[in-house]
Amino acid sequence: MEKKIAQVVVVGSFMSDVVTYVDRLPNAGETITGNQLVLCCGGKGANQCVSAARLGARTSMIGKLGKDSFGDEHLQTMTAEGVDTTHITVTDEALTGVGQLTVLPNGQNRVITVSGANAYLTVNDISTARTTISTAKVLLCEIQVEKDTAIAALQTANDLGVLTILNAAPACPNLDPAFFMLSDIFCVNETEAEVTTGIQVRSLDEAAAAAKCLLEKGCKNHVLITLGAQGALLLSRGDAEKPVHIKAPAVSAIDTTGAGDCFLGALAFFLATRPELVLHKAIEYACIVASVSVQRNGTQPSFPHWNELPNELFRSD
Ligand SMILES: Nc1ncnc2c1ncn2[C@@H]1O[C@H](COP(=O)(O)OP(=O)(O)OP(=O)(O)O)[C@@H](O)[C@H]1O
Repeated sequence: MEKKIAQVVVVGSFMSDVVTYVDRLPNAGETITGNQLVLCCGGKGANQCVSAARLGARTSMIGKLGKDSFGDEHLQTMTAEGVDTTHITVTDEALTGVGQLTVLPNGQNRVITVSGANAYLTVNDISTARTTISTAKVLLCEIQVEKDTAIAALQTANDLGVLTILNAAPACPNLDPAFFMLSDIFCVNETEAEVTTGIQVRSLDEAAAAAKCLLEKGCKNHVLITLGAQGALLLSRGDAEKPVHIKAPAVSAIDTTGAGDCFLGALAFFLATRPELVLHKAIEYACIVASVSVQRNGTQPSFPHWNELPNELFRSD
């Protein structure tokens, strides 16, 4: 099978996850000894980019790193994944973004994130990458970077006629209306849908109600709500009464961390490389890719490569 070539541009975050496994949390002023330390590359943008790249997309990342060993590691990882790193730049102003996780034996965790260098990705960085964006089929963006930067990225893609996917995550209650208007596909998970709309999302009917609310808030074309093991729900403008439920393959999940990022990178890949696919088919294929990731441990390490997936996902009839 020939590796597919496409162009997906991802605008988003780099985070280095520092994960400490402990028996219990320390009290104020107390020092305890942890059991294990794990360091890994993450960040929604970086994860989504790796997901698309592993499927064979010619992928370019626009992001900001600090001048530190975490930043070096991200750059090496992106290069090893075949991602175009031209628009990954480095700032003196802050260290690479970090997610500090403390995990208890029952799996419960406490997380502190520091945006760090991600906050220094500017509108100017988007202007510099305009030519690269102009060659892309899909621009994928999330909001772990500054609001103005994300809006500039979406606006640039709109001006250039590039399809936009916004992953409106992390959850944000008062989203700038520009995010709705500039995204061709507005994608959130159940929690983010709840926070963005104020509608509880515990069932397909509630997801459909939240999707309808998002269309009413001004979403340009499509609202997509991912539903974990249940797959995803799509509601498209002009078809507002008919939500489409796309089921996820039934699998034995062992670690769902990063499933959403794997799904989004895959969706960008299919939309960029298989223009003949109708949207709900591209979503079905992205669900298949994400279902592979949940059967493996870790975030980026769990994302499948194109040659680990069924041939039909890559065939262009
Ligand atoms: N248990 C599961 N079995 C099969 N597929 C799954 C499972 N969990 C997630 N998926 C797939 O991954 C997609 C994204 O999952 P989910 O809705 O949990 O995203 P998320 O909450 O953003 O994920 P995370 O925050 O853990 O990265 C789903 O639409 C589905 O296709």
